[in-house]
Amino acid sequence: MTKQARLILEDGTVFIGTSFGAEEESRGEVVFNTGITGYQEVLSDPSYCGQIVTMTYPMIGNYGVSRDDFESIRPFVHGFVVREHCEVPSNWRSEQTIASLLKEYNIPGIAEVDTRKLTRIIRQHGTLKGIITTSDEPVEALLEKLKAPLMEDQVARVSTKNLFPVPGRGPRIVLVDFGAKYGILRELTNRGCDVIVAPYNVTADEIRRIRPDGILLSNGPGDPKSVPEAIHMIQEILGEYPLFGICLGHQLFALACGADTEKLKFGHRGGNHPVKELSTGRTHITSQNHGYTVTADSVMNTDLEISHIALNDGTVEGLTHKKYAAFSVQYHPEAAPGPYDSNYLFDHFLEQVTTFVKGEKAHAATR
Ligand SMILES: NC(=O)CC[C@H](N)C(=O)O
Repeated sequence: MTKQARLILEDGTVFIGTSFGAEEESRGEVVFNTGITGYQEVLSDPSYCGQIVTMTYPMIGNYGVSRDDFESIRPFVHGFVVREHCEVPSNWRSEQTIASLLKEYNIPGIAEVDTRKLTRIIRQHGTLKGIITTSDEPVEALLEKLKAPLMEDQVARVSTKNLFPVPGRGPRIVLVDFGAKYGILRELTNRGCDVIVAPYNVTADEIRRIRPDGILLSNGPGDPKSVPEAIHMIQEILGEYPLFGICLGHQLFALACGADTEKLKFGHRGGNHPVKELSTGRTHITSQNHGYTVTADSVMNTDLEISHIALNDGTVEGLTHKKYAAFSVQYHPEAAPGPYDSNYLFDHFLEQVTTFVKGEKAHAATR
């Protein structure tokens, strides 16, 4: 027996659908992702913590869920909205359905929603708060619940609590974990790096003690301005080691260098966002998931240079520091899910790291 579920938006719109996953009530910011595949990576990307995600592709779950496709230890979305969810996946790698996965983690799903209508509302009004429920509570009472502020400490919730190593014999990289996807870790370990994963509030001194050869600032959920300790740490350590920022890491790098960030109307979430690299004029198709952006005008009076822009709306997609080996991108070069066009950025970072290591050795030899 399928149970009825409702999705209520803060503007009063009510979507009636069927419940799948957990029969829980959950609030969150309602966002849409345009990926045709990659739902498992979306569900487990910690950057979605606090958000109710709707997939614009009309059938989700066809290839099931596999142990090997998670992007973190567990799903982090606060709710999942689909047109149709597949109850009988067809894939030899599949171990369970999305419904059973969501149930395991107490996350509600709602199916049979007109996701085109929902997406149009979000595109017209901008991102809205929403609530998924299987209760019969009147809409007014649910709208009242939506007035309370949403979670703001997502980064502290999803980040590791302690430092831990992922040993390798290559350059030592401190990966500051604001909610890092496994894909980033995979790209580093594939290149032989000796990775030390650090909590979001690691201090500059703690990083120095690790004697790294480079720093990678990860992706993560929420507003970059809600992580002031990280901005402070970056300001202190900037210029000492090569630095690469991805998504939230890019926004924090920008804030640390004196630029500003703002919220986009409805964000960029999907696997086919065209981005132009200004130095070559090349266009890369990128994987994206962000609601905030670096304000282009604010870059002007800083030591940063805009390196990439989004072709859909002209917003900032990449930054390079004019004096130091430090750069960042708003999109996801680790893909997972999405195209690998931008994978070369990890090689670029490692080149900077190698140059740094050589310089350090030369310096030591003269001491
Ligand atoms: N994937 C990310 O790192 C997202 C960054 C930030 N939370 C945003 O929404 O813009």
